[in-house]
Amino acid sequence: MFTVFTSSLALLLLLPIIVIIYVAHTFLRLLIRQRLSPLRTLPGPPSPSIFLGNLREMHDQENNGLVQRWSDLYGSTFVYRGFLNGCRLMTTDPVAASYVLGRAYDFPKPDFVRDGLSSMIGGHEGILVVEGEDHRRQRKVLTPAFTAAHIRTLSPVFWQKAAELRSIWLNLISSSDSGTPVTTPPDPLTPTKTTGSSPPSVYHATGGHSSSFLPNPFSSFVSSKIPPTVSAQDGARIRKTGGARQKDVEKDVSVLTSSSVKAPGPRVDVLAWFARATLDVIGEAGFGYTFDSLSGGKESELAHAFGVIFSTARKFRVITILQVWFPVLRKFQSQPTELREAHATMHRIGLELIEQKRAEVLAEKAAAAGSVFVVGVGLMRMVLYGTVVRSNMSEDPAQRMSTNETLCQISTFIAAGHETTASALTWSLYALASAPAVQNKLRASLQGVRAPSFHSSESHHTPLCAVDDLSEILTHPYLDAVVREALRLHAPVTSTMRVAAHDDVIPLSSSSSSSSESVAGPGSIRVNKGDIISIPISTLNQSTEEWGEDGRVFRPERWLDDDVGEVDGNDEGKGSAGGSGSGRRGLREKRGARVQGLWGNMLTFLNGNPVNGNRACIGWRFAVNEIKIFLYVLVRDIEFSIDPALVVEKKVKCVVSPLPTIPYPIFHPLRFTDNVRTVSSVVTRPWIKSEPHLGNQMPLYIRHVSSDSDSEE
Ligand code: HEM
Repeated sequence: MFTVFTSSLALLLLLPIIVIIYVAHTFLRLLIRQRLSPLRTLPGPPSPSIFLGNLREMHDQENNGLVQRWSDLYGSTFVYRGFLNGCRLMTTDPVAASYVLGRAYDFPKPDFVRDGLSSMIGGHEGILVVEGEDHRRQRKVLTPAFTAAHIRTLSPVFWQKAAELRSIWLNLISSSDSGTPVTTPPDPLTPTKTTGSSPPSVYHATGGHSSSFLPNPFSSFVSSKIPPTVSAQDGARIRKTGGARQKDVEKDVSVLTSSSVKAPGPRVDVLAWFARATLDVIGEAGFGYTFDSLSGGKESELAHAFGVIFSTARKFRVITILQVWFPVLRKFQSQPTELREAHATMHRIGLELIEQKRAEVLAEKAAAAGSVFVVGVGLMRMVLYGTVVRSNMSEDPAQRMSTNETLCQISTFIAAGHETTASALTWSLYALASAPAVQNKLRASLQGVRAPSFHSSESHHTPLCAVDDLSEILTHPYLDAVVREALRLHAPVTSTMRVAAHDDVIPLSSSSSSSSESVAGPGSIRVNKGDIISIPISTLNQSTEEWGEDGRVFRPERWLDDDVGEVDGNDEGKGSAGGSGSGRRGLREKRGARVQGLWGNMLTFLNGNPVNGNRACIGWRFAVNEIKIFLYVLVRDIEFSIDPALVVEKKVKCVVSPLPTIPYPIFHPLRFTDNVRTVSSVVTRPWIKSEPHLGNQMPLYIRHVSSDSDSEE
């Protein structure tokens, strides 16, 4: 008894000493690292805080052009400061970026980034999170589900959901024309608990305060607490009664009042609608699961669980920063009960899906001894799901994924596959609404494309169309140019981060303006194991050095300028980096040539190298085809315009090319409507500076323009 007491006492006395030694050791390690870091001699911005370095100011970087300014001041490769002023490398040098991204296993994702992603996905075993050999195996297993041929078979699902959204919007237009109050179905992605009359959180809308240093890929759902459709009058009323915070904002953004301008049609939050549509698409196309979130008809348990997960934003807490250096603290991270329940629901439904598919695969095997797939749209569209479950059943260790891995892939693909495309579609419409001449030109040329023919299907409300009928849309040159340009200028994932797995020397382009001589000789940067490297995708995508003076201007024609190559709507995959630099050859030589991207010399989908680790977006064909079909279906019949009340009156300095050949007004897309702001935590979403209480949104006016498509369906 006495011995137990004394040993417990000894432990109690020892514990604080152990903690002090652990903390002191970590701090010492950090200080020594900094002292020895080869990065410390690189130029970079001054650090405003000893504890947080530049991290806090970086949280509004999308809106304040911080990285661009730093790059102008300190060259394309510089350091900024993290925790306790630790050096972090930032590079907009295309050669350095290609080197780091092309060696994914030498430059993995930092642990704290992986932790953030896995807490959203509900596990550490999905392809977005795993590293090394596990990643190589998973990527090999999953790649066949993303071939051009397989993705093409999904086109009817994209069409079906796009047509459903088009009908909803046309109904809204006719209801608004006839003066009928517009009603919207409840948003199944917004957890019921957080809806209701309480004012929505403005957490994400406050830009600089939405400071989660861990990625939160799903936070767009946090603030979609109001119905996605608000009338112009409502908008004006909300603006007038938005409370103290709102008034403060209005002081520095002078907006026109809506009442002084006749609205061309109803105002819809396209972001909220696209979030629903793309969730439905990935459910149906990936897993044969019906979320029904567009129609809002059936309450989907899984959609609700995702809503809870998405809405559990990881706010900035000191502990988040500390966890990077004191990994032991991660063990003490508690999850809210609601989040735990949501993960449990995801887990249970995932298991049910696996069991169901297993039974189908076994039945299939029995029926068609060895045949890969029973032909038919129903099963073909579940090729991803089939691939995942088949791998779970495989005897071959190189092909096998455990049940936990399988579950993680399901949530990974649902998450990665819809937030990104919802953001891309939203920004595409915003770009088109901001450039009416481009929108008209696109519409006119799409109206010339033969619409697909349809056949009815017992299992779907909307008739299905034949896959081949959609080929013309997927290879349409101007649509292709618009999508490329929108994805270049408004990359949904604006930056990425890597950590050096060992000491290395990163090459720089010959024209690099960084004074790296003191580090590893001219044209290269030395990094130590553990050094963090940030790659600002958007800054590279918009670089005037890479794209010319009008690099920040939405000008789809740039993709047609040197029209010497074929339009590669579907069959990329050639070249280095798993399809690098596909696109128009002449253009590639002229602009953006040094950036090795997976698609069209931009880093929107990143790049990778199958030998040294390919972490480029596996779903890029899925995304591009989905975006093209949605734009075709929507833009042909609906005109999109920006609420003039959102257009800023503030004069902004635009750096634009005085090219006389551009037939539409040039604008600076990030500053043109200073009132339209972005917030990014992995995926970038818009919010309106004068309407912070409405959270993430992209309000656009919609108007029906006649075409022959009504009669075709
Ligand atoms: C416009 C839409 C999309 C964009 C801009 C996009 C962008 C990206 C980017 C930048 C990455 C790399 C992240 C990093 O390593 O830091 C990535 C990875 C990934 N994406 Fe996408 N994505 C899109 C759509 C999709 C779709 C539709 C799917 C699935 C159906 C998907 C599935 C994935 C997966 C699984 C990964 C991880 C790949 C790996 O680590 O091997 N993405 N995506």
